[in-house]
Amino acid sequence: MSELGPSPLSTGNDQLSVEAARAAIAAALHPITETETLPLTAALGRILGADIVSPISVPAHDNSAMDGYALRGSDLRADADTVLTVTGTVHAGDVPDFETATGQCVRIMTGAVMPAGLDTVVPQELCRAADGVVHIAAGTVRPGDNRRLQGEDLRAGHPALTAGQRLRPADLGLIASLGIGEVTVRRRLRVALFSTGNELRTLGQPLDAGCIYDSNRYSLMGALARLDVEIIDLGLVRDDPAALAATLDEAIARADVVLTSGGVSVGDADYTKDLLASRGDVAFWKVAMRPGRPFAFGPLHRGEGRTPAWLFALPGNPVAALVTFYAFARDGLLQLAGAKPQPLPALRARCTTAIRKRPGRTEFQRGIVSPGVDGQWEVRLTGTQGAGVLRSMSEANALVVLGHAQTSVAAGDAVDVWLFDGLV
Ligand SMILES: Nc1nc2c(c(=O)[nH]1)N[C@H]1C(S)=C(S)[C@@H](COP(=O)(O)OP(=O)(O)OC[C@H]3O[C@@H](n4cnc5c(N)ncnc54)[C@H](O)[C@@H]3O)O[C@H]1N2
Ligand code: MOO
Ligand SMILES: [Mg+2]
Repeated sequence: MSELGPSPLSTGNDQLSVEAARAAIAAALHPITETETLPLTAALGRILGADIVSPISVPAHDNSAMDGYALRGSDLRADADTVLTVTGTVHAGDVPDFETATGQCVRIMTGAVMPAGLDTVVPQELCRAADGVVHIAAGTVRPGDNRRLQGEDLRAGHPALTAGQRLRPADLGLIASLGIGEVTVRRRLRVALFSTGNELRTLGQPLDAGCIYDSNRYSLMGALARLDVEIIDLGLVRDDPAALAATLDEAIARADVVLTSGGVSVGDADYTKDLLASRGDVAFWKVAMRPGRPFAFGPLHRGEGRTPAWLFALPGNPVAALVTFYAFARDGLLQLAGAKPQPLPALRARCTTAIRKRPGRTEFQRGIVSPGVDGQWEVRLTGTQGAGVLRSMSEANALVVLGHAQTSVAAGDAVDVWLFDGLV
């Protein structure tokens, strides 16, 4: 512990459950509040910064859902053909200004405004029309059929979308349907990212003896890109206090979040701990999970009046780095960005493999989810599950999540899985 004393997030030496770690992170974070205004065409994937209240009703008027004939529901006969005289035509975009009497109907196109007094549309292929007269067999339509009511999609003054929603294609269409061309979105969260370790080499460098290529920065940049944050790539930092301090200070100055991998375990992390302790209230946790046991989190201060930058220091092992990103950092970043929770889609699947497991920690195994022969979801593990075996993660489309209290799983048992993409 540094002279600054224990972090308020510190839990001593006890192992922390995954749930407790997630709860501590969620309780500490406050969303950024800055917003910007964007044209709708630039807003896909951004997080809505304010509710959108509909200025108009959608549809703006009662209209026909079919090409056919508009009529009065009360003219329909239950016992015999209904015979009506055609007295006019309405196309989409027309404003019908004529009256229709009982016994009359009008030719109408899909999307055209319903003439006053008419409330039902018979599709043209369900009736017989000749010489200005339409015959409709009994039971073909009921009063009110094939008519879209004013405001049935949205009523003027009602909320169309609420703040925190990540804008998807349908949302852009919905906003456009209200005549709104600009939206207020949260500014993008800025995330500074670097890898630590003397053994790491960057792409394009020769692989010296004893060295490995830095892969975490690339998997994490991919995971960050999915969250639509601004990535500040600070590259590689050697295990050297001065270099680490310089990069950390640049990250703190420029970003809302500092995301690192490596150097959080017991090995040579002491100077890291001192460095971080002098800049904030970072807690080093031992989370009861596999992989991903060592993990550090907390605020890094930026001086009076400024919100802190938040450190998520992930373990260096490549699978552990990604698993802890999904288990802790992803939700934390979404919360900071002002987004509504977007948990990875979860489902129960039958595990084809037996898994040995003791209670007291959460395990994340890598698996492939697919439909079984009986149509139920099935998951099989992707081979060697070591914390450094990135291929098992690359082949997987899901994490098998074996909860804290779970004991061994027999082949055929149902297990929880988190899907990486929401697409199997
Ligand atoms: N005596 C103990 N040793 C270890 C413990 C422990 O509790 N007691 N925990 C183990 C666990 S679990 C993990 S995970 C690692 C985490 O260590 P660090 O976060 O300090 O990470 P490093 O030691 O720097 O690296 C671990 C491993 O990952 C490789 N690595 C690191 N960064 C990258 C990168 N950007 N790209 C690819 N690979 C990377 C690194 O070379 C090491 O092999 O500690 C265990 N030890
Ligand atoms: O649990 Mo560590 O995080 O093995 O890789
Ligand atoms: Mg290291």
